Amino acid sequence: MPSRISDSFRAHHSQKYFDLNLIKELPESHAWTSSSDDHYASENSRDFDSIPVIDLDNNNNVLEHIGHACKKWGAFQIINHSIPEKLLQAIEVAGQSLFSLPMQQKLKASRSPEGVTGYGVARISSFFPKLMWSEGFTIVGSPIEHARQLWPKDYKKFCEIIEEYEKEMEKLAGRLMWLMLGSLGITKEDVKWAFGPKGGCAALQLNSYPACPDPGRAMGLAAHTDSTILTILHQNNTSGLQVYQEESSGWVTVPPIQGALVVNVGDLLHILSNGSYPSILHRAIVNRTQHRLSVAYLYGPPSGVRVSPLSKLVDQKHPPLYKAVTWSEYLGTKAKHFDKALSSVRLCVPLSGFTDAKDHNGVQVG
Ligand SMILES: C=C1C[C@]23C[C@@]1(O)CC[C@H]2[C@@]12CCC[C@@](C)(C(=O)O1)[C@H]2[C@@H]3C(=O)O
Ligand SMILES: O=C(O)CCC(=O)C(=O)O
Ligand SMILES: [Fe+2]
Repeated sequence: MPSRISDSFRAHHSQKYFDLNLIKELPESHAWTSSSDDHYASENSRDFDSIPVIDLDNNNNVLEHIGHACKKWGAFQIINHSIPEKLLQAIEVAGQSLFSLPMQQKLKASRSPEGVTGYGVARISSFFPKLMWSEGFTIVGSPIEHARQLWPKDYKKFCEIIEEYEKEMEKLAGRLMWLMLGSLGITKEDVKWAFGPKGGCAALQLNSYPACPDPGRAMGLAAHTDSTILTILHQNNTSGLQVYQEESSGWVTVPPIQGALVVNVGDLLHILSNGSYPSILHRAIVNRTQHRLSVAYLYGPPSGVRVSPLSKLVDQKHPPLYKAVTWSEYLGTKAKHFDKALSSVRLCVPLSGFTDAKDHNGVQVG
């Protein structure tokens, strides 16, 4: 079993790189149909309703709002989160400057077949027959090695912005974790591992979605859940993120709101909450005219710490539904089983009475 997040995701097959910015007609390799993805054909975006927007400065019932958002949607947007607007703009500029480099330059910082960090296609690509209309760059800790390959003489500014962003996001992610757990009645005394010397682990994922000649048949990033406790996503002013709403079996657009950040419930919070807060299935679609950029801060527990359903949420009527796993073990499971990863760490299928834990493999518990 891998021991660090950097050991966990291995490429399944070698990859031919397309420069999506130059392609004028959608190649067959990128043309999705309903059989390319089970969720592709689901009823399309209902834009009259979307995930809640929560003001972190407004102490009035904030825990209640967060609890409701996590249960009903598995995602919400936050405003007044204390990340300076200037930093959000700076990370967008940093992402733009990376993705607008010539392809042969970006390939110098390619993610290796055994690695996690660097430039490449979505790593979940190997689970789909078609390629996605996106490119990504993954950072864990300092980006200096890859930044030097991209800009041999001029890498410092990029590194400074990334490190500042990671520092601010770590604080916000810790605060959000306690708010989300707090809404379940969990206090800091109940989660000893969170106070280790190293704090949580994290990865930063920059995603680029070039304008697409045939957006109706393309897919930016296929439907997935994140293997995190929570993810904080910044999207530029172009929409594309959609979340799957179980209740109405449809995709719901998450509209970009200037200065707001999107928070997703990940699989490890699903496990910690014993299924009370199901991880959110989401995807990114593309459009004909605008380039889209997103930055995901993927936050998990400290390395080596096993997470399992919190004992306060477990009793005779609510037995633990999931095995204890470290983040890197779970990432290894995800790399192997993808959307069946949660069910593969399920402990038992209860005889009756549990209707709230979904495993994203089409089976509702109960
Ligand atoms: C820590 C991680 C989560 C992630 C795999 C990774 O090692 C680094 C990239 C992450 C990401 C971002 C895009 C969607 C996703 C499913 C993927 O393929 O790479 C997630 C992974 C995850 O949450 O499982
Ligand atoms: O680009 C987006 O809106 C989604 C990105 C995402 O889901 C991810 O990086 O995990
Ligand atoms: Fe995601």
